[in-house]
Amino acid sequence: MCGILCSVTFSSGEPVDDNALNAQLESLRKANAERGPDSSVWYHTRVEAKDPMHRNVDIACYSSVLHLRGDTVTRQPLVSADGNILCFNGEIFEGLDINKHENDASKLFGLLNASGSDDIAKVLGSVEGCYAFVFYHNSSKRLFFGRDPLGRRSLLLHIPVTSNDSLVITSVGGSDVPQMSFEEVCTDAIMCLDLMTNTRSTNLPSSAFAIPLSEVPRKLESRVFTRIPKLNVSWTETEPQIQTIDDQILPSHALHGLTSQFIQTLEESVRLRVKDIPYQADGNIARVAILFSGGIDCTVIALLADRHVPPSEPIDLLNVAFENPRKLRNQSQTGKMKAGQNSTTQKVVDPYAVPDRESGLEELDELRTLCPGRIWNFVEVNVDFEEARSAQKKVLALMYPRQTVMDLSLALALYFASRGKGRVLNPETRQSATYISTARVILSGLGADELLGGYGRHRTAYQIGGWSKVIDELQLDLDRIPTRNLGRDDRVISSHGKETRYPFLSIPFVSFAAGLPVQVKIDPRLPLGCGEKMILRLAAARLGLKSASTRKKRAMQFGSRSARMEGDQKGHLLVDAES
Ligand SMILES: Nc1ncnc2c1ncn2[C@@H]1O[C@H](COP(=O)(O)OP(=O)(O)OP(=O)(O)O)[C@@H](O)[C@H]1O
Ligand SMILES: NC(=O)CC[C@H](N)C(=O)O
Repeated sequence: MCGILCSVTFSSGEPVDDNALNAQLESLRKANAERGPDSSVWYHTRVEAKDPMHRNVDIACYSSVLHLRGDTVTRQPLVSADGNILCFNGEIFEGLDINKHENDASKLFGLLNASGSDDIAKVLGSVEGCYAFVFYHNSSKRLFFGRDPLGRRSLLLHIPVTSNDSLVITSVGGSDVPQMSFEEVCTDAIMCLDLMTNTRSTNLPSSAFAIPLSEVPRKLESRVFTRIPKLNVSWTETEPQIQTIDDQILPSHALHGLTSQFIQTLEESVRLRVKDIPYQADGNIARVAILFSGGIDCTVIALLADRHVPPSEPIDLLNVAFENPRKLRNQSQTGKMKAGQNSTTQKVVDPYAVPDRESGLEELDELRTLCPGRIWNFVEVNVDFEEARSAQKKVLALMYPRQTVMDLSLALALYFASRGKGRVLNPETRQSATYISTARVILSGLGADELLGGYGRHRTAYQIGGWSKVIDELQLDLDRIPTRNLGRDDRVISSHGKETRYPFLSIPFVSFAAGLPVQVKIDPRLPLGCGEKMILRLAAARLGLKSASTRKKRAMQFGSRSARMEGDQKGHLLVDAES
């Protein structure tokens, strides 16, 4: 994943001591450099003031690049002959014709350069993908920045508080920038900083300090990729449409067609996310990895990825497990009680035999049976307590400005899983060896629970207020996808120079899922492991994933045991307040 760093400084022309700013920018630069190992470049430009009473504006743009599109690395920032600048982090999957030799950022830059400054939002609305960007339009002296409508890439903003301060836009913040306070850039609109009309007077007192920042609405006309769709709110009181018999999940007749459409739409999303990834020096290493808990969401993604990754290429399945002293203590106490208080014989407990390890291995078997020609590298990422503890400071800095106990347990799991360091057992020799996944593209099953009603609270909503309450809860989930986890997860995972892609979170799949009647997604009258994410379960069963199709949900922090490693901390509290 690429890193973006841009500072906008309103200078009076007088020499100022900017050592403090430079030190903070350097710290941000380093954090952003980790995201893009293939190139990293600064570009500086000055917007001259209209008259001596006004300030010049200095723009400094830095990009690091993780090369994922085209034959060779496309270095950024991209700068055009007429002075436009683009820093682009992410991928365009639809809306622009990009062949495997071409680079998406260059193509987008071409379109933006050919557009007037009033059309920037329209151009961005015509492409679908995960992205964050900064674009300086020289002739209008306007600096645009923003994120895709679902917020799949991180972008943070520091708004200056004094007239000597700079506006800073960055993919990732950090702990060494105490004077800057960051917030996530909103996804509802494109942000615009107008440097021409608002280049501020040199003699403004700092109390009159105002930033010429505005929101440009996303253009809606005839564009499909601009907004998250609204939910289908219709329902009819009918009999449940599926049932389980002998652990088999069976649809009513009406669901056959929808299940096929579901598979087709999701498969297309997976296909677009695994195609055209550049090969690395050693041709036969995995280009694609999957964050793999063995839950239904990521297992379906793994099976669909198998259809579109060349058969001779391995796929890495990254499965993280934490040594959790609190759980281990509880387990050994229960063991003692069972064996009798005085017993001295105790069973040796494998600290990494966590729920997600067990389900991961079961689903590995299922994948190996269904796709026998594929090498599936099941990477056991085992994190001992000390290692988790010593990574905390780094992970806290990456996830900032998110800072709750729950953020930390999720971020730790993602940090270690995506690093991809672990052991792989060779199924033939039964020997296990150290393994480091070098796949740059990581698929995740995130999004299925929000779109298809996978959480326990969806059932609770039904108990409280019937179908209409379930719909309200699903609408809430849909609305907050951009603000909930994705920015944080991007900052954490990208620090390893890798990029996460979310097949459930393509705008076409989100639109498809939003348009489905609620009872196709969830039926709280049915038992657990059947009534949630129903259409996904039917799809899994249709694809042959029998055990995945009836597997119950387990949240990542509990499945991997990254939560509550010491005390019984409450997830919503701030990490500092707890320790
Ligand atoms: N222990 C883990 N190791 C690696 N990746 C994980 C782990 N737990 C979760 N993930 C990743 O995070 C995604 C979201 O987790 P989530 O629990 O919602 O999905 P799931 O485990 O696939 O299915 P389910 O929601 O039914 O448990 C997963 O699809 C997977 O990509
Ligand atoms: N990692 C990124 O954000 C990549 C940017 C762009 N898609 C490229 O491959 O050059």
